[in-house]
Amino acid sequence: MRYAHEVGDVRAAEGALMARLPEGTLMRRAAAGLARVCAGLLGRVYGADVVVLAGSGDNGGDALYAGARLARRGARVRAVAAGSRLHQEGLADLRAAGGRLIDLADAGAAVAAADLVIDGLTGIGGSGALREPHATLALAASGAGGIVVACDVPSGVDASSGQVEGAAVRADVTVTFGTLKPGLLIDPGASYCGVVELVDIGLGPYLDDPDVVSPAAEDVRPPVPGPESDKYRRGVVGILAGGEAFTGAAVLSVGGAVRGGAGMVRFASVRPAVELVRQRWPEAVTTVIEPGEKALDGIGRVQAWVAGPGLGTGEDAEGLLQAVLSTELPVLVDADGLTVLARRRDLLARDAPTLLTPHAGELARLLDADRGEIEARRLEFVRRAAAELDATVLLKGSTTVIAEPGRPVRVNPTGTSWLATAGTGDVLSGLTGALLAGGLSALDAATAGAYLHGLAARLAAGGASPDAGEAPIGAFDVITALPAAFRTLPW
Ligand SMILES: NC(=O)C1=CN([C@@H]2O[C@H](COP(=O)(O)OP(=O)(O)OC[C@H]3O[C@@H](n4cnc5c(N)ncnc54)[C@H](O)[C@@H]3O)[C@@H](O)[C@H]2O)[C@@H](O)CC1
Ligand SMILES: Nc1ncnc2c1ncn2[C@@H]1O[C@H](COP(=O)(O)OP(=O)(O)O)[C@@H](O)[C@H]1O
Ligand SMILES: [K+]
Repeated sequence: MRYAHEVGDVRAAEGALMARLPEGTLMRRAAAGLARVCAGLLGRVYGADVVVLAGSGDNGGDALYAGARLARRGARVRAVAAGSRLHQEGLADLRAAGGRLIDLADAGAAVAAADLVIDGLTGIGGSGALREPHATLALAASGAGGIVVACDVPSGVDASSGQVEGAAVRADVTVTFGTLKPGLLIDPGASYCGVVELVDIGLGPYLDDPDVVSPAAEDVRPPVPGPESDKYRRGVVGILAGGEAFTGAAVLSVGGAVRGGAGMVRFASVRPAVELVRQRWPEAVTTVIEPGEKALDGIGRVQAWVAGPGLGTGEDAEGLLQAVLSTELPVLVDADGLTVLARRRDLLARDAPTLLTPHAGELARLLDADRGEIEARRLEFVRRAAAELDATVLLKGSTTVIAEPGRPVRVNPTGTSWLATAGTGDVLSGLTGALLAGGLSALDAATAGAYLHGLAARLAAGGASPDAGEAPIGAFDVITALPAAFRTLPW
């Protein structure tokens, strides 16, 4: 598990630690770590051309001290001051090491020619869109030919949320101090970071519980069948999906569940969807729902339900969704089911676990919010959704985030933008439903489902050989790659 803390927590921990250390110790530790990473990236420091972009805060101080360290190892280091003030001790150290300050007017040419640019414009103290001259410098750094290393956070990225309101530095590497910040893990901010390197400055014992966590393979624990297992004990997942109009969603959701480790998949829908599912997934046990039917009698026992993909949003769909949500079983609601919930939030008043898996558009309808704002501030909105809807919420998209009231938000580390294709969400619903039926909590099923789904997509897009390039994929390719994704887990 990787941990991230918001700015307030970082500052509190820093305050507590600084009170016990001689002044300047933390900044020296940060600068030493930053310089070490820069030296590693350069390979040969002696003679390298380094430009430091320094803002007026401590982020600029870190960058200037790091520049001084590189200058002492023979690099040609030039610094550009953004704004009227500079960290005076940092600047003095750089000058003492042979580095120098250049005019803002010369910054563009210097950045373009540099082997390495250190972005020390703003760190955790940055707020709102970058002002000038920071914004122009950030754009220059983003277009630089050399390596761009962001100090703590790429300037222009909000450290706590990942929001980017204007220009921001596109870094190859971000060297962050003490703990990760949520904005380094969540898009759009995450996409500006490049590789994130964490430098230990001794903050650990002073940090509270994390605000955000990102699971690793060993944190993903799907249920494993044992000698005593049979299909019922492994978990039966019920899938209510597909309608007269959309039958493909049902096939994809059932496929996700079959390959997700369900002991049995019970599929219920109108006749055309049932016929299609039977052809593609003979493993599934199917039940035809006649038009107008609103009860789920005679389907047999299940341990969890998936409801919604391709279901439609009319009266029949609403009645069936109500039937599922009135059980005392865990229920995952996706797609059309979420559209129905947007007008029937009362259906969420239940005691059993509910897992909602919206994309930003569906969440916008559920919260009566703006889709663009949700995509810009995923962390805030997924938390709000979990609190307001009193459910576990998995928000899909470029970064998938999962929230449950009172728990740190989980950020999925796998995935690829090749997933942005119709039907992949249906696969996720079935896969995650199988994990729920297998006994995982809603939070753990969502975590494992998103992880395996994103990994399967990467494997499908990347092909068998690590040297092969990527290719577009369809939703079925994700299903096909699920066994390979499971095999990567250290079970
Ligand atoms: N808090 C910690 O635990 C530690 C912090 N350190 C460094 O200190 C940094 C935080 O330093 P500060 O609190 O001085 O804050 P920053 O240096 O991140 O930013 C503050 C400065 O940026 C300017 N600024 C803010 N938003 C701006 C915008 N949108 N456009 C243009 N200028 C803007 C402010 O006017 C101020 O001058 C960290 O990111 C890190 O690099 C490290 O030295 C070590 C430990
Ligand atoms: N830009 C992106 N980068 C990575 N993953 C994405 C991106 N856009 C969408 N996804 C993923 O693709 C899937 C799409 O699901 P969804 O929007 O429900 O599509 P559908 O309803 O067509 O199945 C989700 O798992 C989502 O997280
Ligand atoms: K920075």
